[in-house]
Amino acid sequence: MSAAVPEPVFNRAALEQLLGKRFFYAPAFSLYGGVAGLYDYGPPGCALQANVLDIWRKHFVLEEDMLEVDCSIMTPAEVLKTSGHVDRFSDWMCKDLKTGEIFRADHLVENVLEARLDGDKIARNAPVETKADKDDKKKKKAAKVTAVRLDDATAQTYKEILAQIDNYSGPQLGELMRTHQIKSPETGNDISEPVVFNLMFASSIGPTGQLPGFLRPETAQGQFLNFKRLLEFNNDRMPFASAQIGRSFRNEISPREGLLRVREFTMAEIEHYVDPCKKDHSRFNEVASYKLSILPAATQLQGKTELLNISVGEAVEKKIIDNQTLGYFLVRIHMFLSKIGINPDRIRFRQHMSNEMAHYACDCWDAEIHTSYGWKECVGCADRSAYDLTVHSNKTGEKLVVRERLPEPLVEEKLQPEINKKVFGPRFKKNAKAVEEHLAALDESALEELKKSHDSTGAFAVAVNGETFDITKDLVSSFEKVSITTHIREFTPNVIEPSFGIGRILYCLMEHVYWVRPEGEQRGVLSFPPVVAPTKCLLVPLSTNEAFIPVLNKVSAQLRRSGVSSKVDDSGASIGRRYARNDELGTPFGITVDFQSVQDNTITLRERDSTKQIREKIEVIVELVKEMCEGKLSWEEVRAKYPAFESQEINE
Ligand SMILES: Nc1ncnc2c1ncn2[C@@H]1O[C@H](COP(=O)(O)OP(=O)(O)OP(=O)(O)O)[C@@H](O)[C@H]1O
Repeated sequence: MSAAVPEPVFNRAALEQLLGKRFFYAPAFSLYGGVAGLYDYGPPGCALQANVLDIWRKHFVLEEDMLEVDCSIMTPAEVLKTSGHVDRFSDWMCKDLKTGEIFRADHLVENVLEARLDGDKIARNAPVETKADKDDKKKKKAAKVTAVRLDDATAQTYKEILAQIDNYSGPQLGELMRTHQIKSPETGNDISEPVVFNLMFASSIGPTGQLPGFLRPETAQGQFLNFKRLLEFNNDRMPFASAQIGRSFRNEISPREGLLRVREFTMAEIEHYVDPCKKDHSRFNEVASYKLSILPAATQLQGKTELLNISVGEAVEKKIIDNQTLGYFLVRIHMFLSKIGINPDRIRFRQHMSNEMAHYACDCWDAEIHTSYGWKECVGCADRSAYDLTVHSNKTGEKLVVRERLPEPLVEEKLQPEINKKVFGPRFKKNAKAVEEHLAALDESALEELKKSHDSTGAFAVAVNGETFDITKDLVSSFEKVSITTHIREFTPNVIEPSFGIGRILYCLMEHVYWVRPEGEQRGVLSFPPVVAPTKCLLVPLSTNEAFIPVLNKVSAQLRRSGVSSKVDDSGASIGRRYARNDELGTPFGITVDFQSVQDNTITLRERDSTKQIREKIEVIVELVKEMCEGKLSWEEVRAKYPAFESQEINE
């Protein structure tokens, strides 16, 4: 039996150093001291993002025939007032009462309780679960891990609070702080009551400053406001989806954890419009047997975090996941994340608890990815019901509905108030039309109520635009049952919204593909799948000998023609060192040009993870690299077909 190999401890500091050194990303404005939560991407970061977005477009927009839009970022305040963001897009903030240091209230409670549980484990000599968290000096500083033993009941209470930390309101968080003596971690000072803090960046549009606006906090609103045009563009066919990739802005209370919580970030969002009575999905059978690890709200409310591994078909059947469309998208999200290189075993779907749900959502599942910071939400998948279209329609008076011809006309018996127009108009003057429309829009049960009052007292009252109108028998003489035939069904669609934070996904990906080659100088490697790797191929001449230049140019040109990005490294460094540099950039393939290449038109191809090589004609190698970069062929398949070639000179 072989001895168990200890799992290498993930070294976040080393990864961050690598990402900074190779300029994947860096703090923005650092020459001026930098601003928390703002980052710039360098060349490999940009290329990686572009490749991930390209896959996103193919996986969602192309595969599902979505309608892509690119809407304005600057948004008039009125729009975001209507959508509810001005009043409710906020987090709870509290302050150290002496130093004025600011905390996000839920994060403070979470960090302090987690640190106490870690301290308890240390005191009991039990292993602390997340090694990386222990290594996180910032967190230690923020929440002081000290080895203090807790009694069992307290430890259990803390675990239960943490399992539903996202479910507390501000006053509840304040209560938790008092009950559990939560102080400012650095100073031990008292903390203020949590107050609400709106996360949007306010601005004003135009030189007068009279039109207030905000930088959008999500890309969704632009899509909703174009609903009518999009439906028409889609020839009035339902269901359909719009999609948008673009920047969003949130003035986060305390941005931390690098790219995971920033103040400006790229989102990729889908708004899938469905008939509220038909939330089935035509392609659900393709994914029904696909298994997901899920954490339902009910489990969290019991203070537990055990995952349920279940096929999406069964989860929908048991109503754990509300409907087929939501289930379908959860699977598609899982497939996308796996395709770009996220470890599928480190993805879970967590259902929101009722308090946690955004103001517009009626069911929501987050795709969370496991990182050294713990589980992090990277994709939110919410059922926004008819919320957004309804509020924008009410505000603007524009109908944002689908009109569907019924297969059979619908004949219904309906109550109808008999209005005496001759009296109605002169009595209510400018309000007459609004009152009449109000009566016409009432449903059957509301009309029944009015009829009861009319029958017994001879009058009834209605409230329209904040004013009450008494309607007496001279205005409405009676309520009669009439038969109404409808040919058209009109409804406001519901919206299922998968919403991706691209920066968070990129960071998780970089953690998942990072490892250190145990041999030699223990260099870092980023094992990006070829499809997403920033650069696909490194070209290295054996030396600076001029004889290699024509072959190099030929290979470069052929790779370019095949759409494969490549880079020549003709520095004087050893081949091994040049490859190591590119391992850090995640370049999956390396081509070496040597003296034999000059003679027989063959080159060697080295694969990054195995460091194994094959030798073949230039044309063959270029075609193989192209196919591997397109995800059509794997290195294992290539290796099975071509014998390995190990040259003395280019061994690393
Ligand atoms: N401050 C941020 N920095 C980076 N990405 C973010 C940030 N806020 C949200 N996102 C990304 O946008 C996606 C959709 O946004 P959503 O409004 O659902 O996030 P959220 O629930 O507000 O996130 P959180 O609870 O972490 O603040 C998230 O899944 C995440 O990937």
